[in-house]
This record gives sequence, C-alpha cells and structure tokens, in this order.
Amino acid sequence: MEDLDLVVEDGEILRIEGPNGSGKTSLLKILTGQLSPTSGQLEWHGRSLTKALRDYLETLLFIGHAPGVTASLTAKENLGWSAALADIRVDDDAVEHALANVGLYGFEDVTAGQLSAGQQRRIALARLELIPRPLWILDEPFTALDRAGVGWLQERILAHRAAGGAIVLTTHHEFALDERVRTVQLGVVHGCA
Ligand SMILES: Nc1ncnc2c1ncn2[C@@H]1O[C@H](COP(=O)(O)OP(=O)(O)OP(=O)(O)O)[C@@H](O)[C@H]1O
Repeated sequence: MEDLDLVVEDGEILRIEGPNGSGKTSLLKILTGQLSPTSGQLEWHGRSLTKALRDYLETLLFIGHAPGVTASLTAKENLGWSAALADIRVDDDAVEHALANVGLYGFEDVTAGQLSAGQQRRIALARLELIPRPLWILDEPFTALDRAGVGWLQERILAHRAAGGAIVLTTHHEFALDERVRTVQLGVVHGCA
C-alpha cells in the first residue's frame, strides 16, 4: 500500500476493494491495531492511535475473515464469550434474542462445530446485534451467507449508518447498499485477469 490517505466519519460506509492479495485484510489489521504500518500514521479523534489504542478499541467491533467461533462451544456460549470479551454484561434472553435475529432460533444449544459455514458466520454476525459499538470493521462479512442472510446484513449495515455508526468493510460480493458508500481501491496484483 502506498499513498493511502483516508478518513472515516460517523455515519459513513467505507468499502475497501481490490483483487486477491492486494492488502485488504492487511489494511483492516492495521485499522484494528493488530498490525503496525511500516510507515505513515493513524489517528483517532485527532490522537495518535498508538496512544489512544485502548479507548479506540472500546469503540470498535471487528469481525474477521474467519468467523472466529469455537467449534466445541454452543452458539449461545460462543456469543456469550464474545460479549464477555467485549466487557458487555448480557443475560441469556439477550443472547437468545440476538441469535434469533440472525436466524439461529432453535440452534442456540448446538455446538458451532456441528453448524454449517453460513450458520457459523451468523454466530459471528450476531455480535452486531449484541455488542453496541459505533465503529464496525468487517472483513468479507457476506462470505457463506445465503440470499436471506445477505439481505439481512445489508439492512443491518444501512441501519447502523442511519444511527450514526461507521462501517469499514471488504467484500468481493456485489451488494446493494447505495451510492453513498465510499470506495477505496487498493493496488492491482498481476496474474490471472
Ligand atoms: N502474515 C503475513 N506475513 C507475510 N506476508 C503476509 C502476511 N499476511 C499477508 N501477507 C502478504 O500481504 C499480501 C496481502 O494479503 P491480504 O490478506 O491483506 O490480501 P487481501 O487483499 O485481503 O486478499 P484476499 O482478497 O485474497 O483476501 C499477501 O499477498 C501476502 O503477500
């Protein structure tokens, strides 16, 4: 990545585009504090991200390329752990409600390893329902979702923006958000066209 200069405002969707290997996931790792850039700087509310990292991470909800669920835990346990790691106190009803909202009613007590790829992705996405954070950073969130799941996620993203939230995402999927989605194009990787 070179000459990358971007600002993400409240109430904005920023889509990172680029071919395989162009650095989309690496950029998201930099934006989530998991990787340090070799040069350049990141700021959050005018403060250097290095200094503001703790405060920044409390505003952030990151869902990575892999669903990040533990196969041996049930859907409910996975989501409960996610909430605990985010320091959010939730009761069983809230967890079950979030799972129902992502279409996992009746699967609450099934271990994630026994669920399909799309259902595991839905457990991860249930964090969006349960953990209130203004900034969402989502790496390929549409992966493995069926048409209904894609529709739900599109609506959820638009609702988050309408509520003043910000979303940074990567996706290879064509999706129907709207013309107000800003796009950053990362470099071309040579190879198959
Ligand atoms: N852990 C790593 N160590 C060394 N190089 C890495 C590492 N992770 C990624 N890279 C390099 O960075 C490049 C960009 O990888 P990245 O995962 O950011 O691409 P991407 O745009 O997200 O790709 P895709 O569309 O396939 O998900 C890779 O081709 C690889 O050369």
